[in-house]
Amino acid sequence: MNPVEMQKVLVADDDAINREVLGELLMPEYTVLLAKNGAQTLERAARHAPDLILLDVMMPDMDGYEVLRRLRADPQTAHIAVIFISGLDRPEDEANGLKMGAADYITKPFNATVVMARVALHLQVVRQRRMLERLANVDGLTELANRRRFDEVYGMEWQRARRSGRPLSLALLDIDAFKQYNDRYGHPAGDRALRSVARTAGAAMRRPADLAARYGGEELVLLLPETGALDARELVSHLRDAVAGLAIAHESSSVAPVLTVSVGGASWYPGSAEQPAELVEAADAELYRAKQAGRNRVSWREATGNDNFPAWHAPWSGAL
Ligand SMILES: Nc1nc2c(ncn2[C@@H]2O[C@H](COP(=O)(O)OP(=O)(O)OP(=O)(O)O)[C@@H](O)[C@H]2O)c(=O)[nH]1
Repeated sequence: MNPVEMQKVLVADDDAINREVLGELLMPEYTVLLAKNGAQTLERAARHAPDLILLDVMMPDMDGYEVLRRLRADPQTAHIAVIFISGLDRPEDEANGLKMGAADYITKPFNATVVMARVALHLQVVRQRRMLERLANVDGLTELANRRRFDEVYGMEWQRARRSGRPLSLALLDIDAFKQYNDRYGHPAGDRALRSVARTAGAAMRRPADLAARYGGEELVLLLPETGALDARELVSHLRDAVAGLAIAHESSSVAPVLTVSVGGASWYPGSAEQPAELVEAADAELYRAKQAGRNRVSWREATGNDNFPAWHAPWSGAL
């Protein structure tokens, strides 16, 4: 397996010999990280996001139970699978470890084959969980986030903008004359074109929190947290350019000889709208305006500081 695809296992044990034995055992199949105490375990878990932690229960500075509790309390590390490795071999110790949320409990002295088998089993569970999460959040055709994921992220970003007082921009992007494209080139070619547009939209996202998602049909939505109207409009205008630059021939379009998109966007400042739906409605109204004005253009609406919604600035429309 390619090393970049290897799953990561963090071995946390205060005993150097145990670390070495476990490390060597796992090394051929996994990327192995080592930690010699509780503080190091927490730091490496947060920094490297391992898939699994083999966690010694008895460590002098912070025992394994406390490490697990702190891992679970931090959203960044809360989902990492943990297997306790412990010299405490009474059934109640094992039951206690599992009750705390460990995936498994292995007693010392451990048997190498059993350790490997259990590690493999739990890493398979981790892979399956990731696949399910992906299926639930990703649109199969475009491989962008799906509508469900967008709704979830939008709700969170709306709240975050409300708390932080930072602006939030949202744009709806719709392929022009796509019905004619399907009619002229066939539905499979339409799917390929939609995937190319989606890939271009995904690549245009610059910050980790920016999100491009499939809103429905041939419509995409772009969510740009902490981005004001000026920057959002510029990003989206470049994206419109980039789609035209794909030079996907569209002989049946009255807009251009190539596939183009229209985009409607709106920027929200805390206090300018009451409900998340209002921003989507404003972007949708701008998309309609861009279509009416001839397509292949961006139309934007900007709400001012503390105005009562819907006191938007005069719309800007342009086919840059
Ligand atoms: N190939 C393909 N076509 C799709 C998909 N989703 C929606 N469509 C098509 O997109 C077309 C959208 O058509 P309309 O809403 O009439 O708009 P349009 O032809 O793009 O025209 P304007 O938006 O007004 O420029 C329909 O023909 C849908 O069948 C998809 O996943 N794949």
